[in-house]
Amino acid sequence: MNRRSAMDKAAVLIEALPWLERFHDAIIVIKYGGNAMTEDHLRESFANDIVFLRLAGLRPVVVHGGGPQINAALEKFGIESHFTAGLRVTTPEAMDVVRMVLTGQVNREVVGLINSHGPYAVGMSGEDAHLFTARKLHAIVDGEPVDIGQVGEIVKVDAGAVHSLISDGRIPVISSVARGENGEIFNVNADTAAAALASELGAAKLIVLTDVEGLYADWPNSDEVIRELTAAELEELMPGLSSGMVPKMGACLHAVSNGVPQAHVLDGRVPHSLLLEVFTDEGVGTMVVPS
Ligand SMILES: Nc1ncnc2c1ncn2[C@@H]1O[C@H](COP(=O)(O)OP(=O)(O)O)[C@@H](O)[C@H]1O
Ligand SMILES: CC(=O)N[C@@H](CCC(=O)OP(=O)(O)O)C(=O)O
Repeated sequence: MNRRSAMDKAAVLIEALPWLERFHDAIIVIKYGGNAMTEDHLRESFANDIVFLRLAGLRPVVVHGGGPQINAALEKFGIESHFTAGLRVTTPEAMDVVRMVLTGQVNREVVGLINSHGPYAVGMSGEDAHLFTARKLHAIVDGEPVDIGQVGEIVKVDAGAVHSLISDGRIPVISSVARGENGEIFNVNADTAAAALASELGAAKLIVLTDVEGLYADWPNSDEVIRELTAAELEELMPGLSSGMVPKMGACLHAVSNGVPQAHVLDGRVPHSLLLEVFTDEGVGTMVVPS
């Protein structure tokens, strides 16, 4: 290695020092979106990053989605599916598939990816140990409530089992299926679930990995990314947002309004965007902070 490239490498490492100090022991909730897990090399770099965070002394908790994977399974079973305000209209037969794919397939895959590095990840469903209790959610369209089936909003988080896993040095990997007070099963958007958990755990950050660079100011007309905004600024933008960005930015708003100091939307298609966000001075994507 020549002297110049050695200095460059050392500079990258040393830039991480203040962030390693600041986030030592901090809980970071990472929402891993289904769109960010479609390619093998990205899945591997995600697993590397999560294990890196853990070995660097942080305490990562993963909440995963699986929208595209659910779409593929529903199609295979010949079940129609559509979204209203970014949420899947969930019939009882679609709910069976959602649960099977999220908890039985995607959760297992994410756990397996991380555990290729060692016995870190333990999979859980939001149903386990009363982690998420939900109630029926109506989507709001043009100011009016619309019935979207078995979609839930989280009303209670019991993070006891998650705390136990973290204390044991494990990395909890959680699917966003929840139970109702009377044992019903609900499909909860994974961004929403991650935000509720981040608030309950007192996380230092919520990081949402998706398939865009961040929140575009004027989507789909321009790709100018909003780098930073306050909760109040985001609240003003919320009514103009569409599709998947509605629950995603709503989740960031919920997190920073409930004790999480920073929420980030990052491009999961960029390898190691997670490490760049946590350990570099500039950060990447869109950051939401309290007002
Ligand atoms: N203002 C916006 N900025 C960025 N993306 C937007 C915006 N409005 C809508 N979108 C759409 O939201 C999508 C991300 O949401 P979603 O598909 O639910 O992702 P994930 O599976 O990661 O949760 C983007 O791929 C983009 O098509
Ligand atoms: C109610 C609702 O929409 N639930 C989502 C749950 C999975 C999810 O959120 O996956 P992504 O993060 O990959 O979008 C769904 O059924 O697709």
